Amino acid sequence: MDLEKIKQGAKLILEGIGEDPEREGLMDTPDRIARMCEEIFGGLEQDAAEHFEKKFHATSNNMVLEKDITFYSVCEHHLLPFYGKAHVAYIPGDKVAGLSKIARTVEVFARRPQIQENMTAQIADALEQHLEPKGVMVLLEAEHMCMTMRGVQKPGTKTVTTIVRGAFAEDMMLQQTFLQMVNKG
Ligand SMILES: Nc1nc2c(ncn2[C@@H]2O[C@H](COP(=O)(O)OP(=O)(O)OP(=O)(O)O)[C@@H](O)[C@H]2O)c(=O)[nH]1
Ligand SMILES: [Zn+2]
Repeated sequence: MDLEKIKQGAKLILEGIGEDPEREGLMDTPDRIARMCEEIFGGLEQDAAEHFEKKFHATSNNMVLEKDITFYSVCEHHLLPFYGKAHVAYIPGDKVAGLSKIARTVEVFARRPQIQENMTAQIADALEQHLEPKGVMVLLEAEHMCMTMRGVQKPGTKTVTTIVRGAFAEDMMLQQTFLQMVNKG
């Protein structure tokens, strides 16, 4: 990441809004913003593959569900946060991943400029590619700050996105079970 460029950009925005970037309270802000970008856009420098190097042999083919994974992302249209919960399920093939790796995969795709639909699909793609499961289902529910603190100004509105792949696409009962397990059915 080019931290110098981020600092210059942050300073320009402050000047653009008519602020004095040299005043005491703002003096260190471009530097803070650069360090913050390293954190909130850190997923750009990660590949989900690195979280699937270690896998375990599956002893059952029952659904594995990680639910209520809190995530914070940034909408690519306004660079304002959207945040909420991810629920990720898969039906194992031969292998299962360490449980934390599902949440780490969510982080890889949350920590970049995003739209919620693409983030949902990218999580499903990564699981399909690296775990070769029999099926994957991902549901994200999030509140978008660009719809609350500006624009249409509708606080409390939740955007829900889903992706179903493999067995979940073929079997409505499986989808229903997933939805019941995440209390959406
Ligand atoms: N599909 C989708 N849209 C998003 C997401 N995050 C923000 N948006 C929307 O992106 C759209 C951008 O619309 P534009 O008309 O180009 O921008 P705008 O004039 O700032 O839009 P308003 O928010 O309606 O004021 C808005 O409708 C946002 O609500 C997302 O994750 N997925
Ligand atoms: Zn937005």
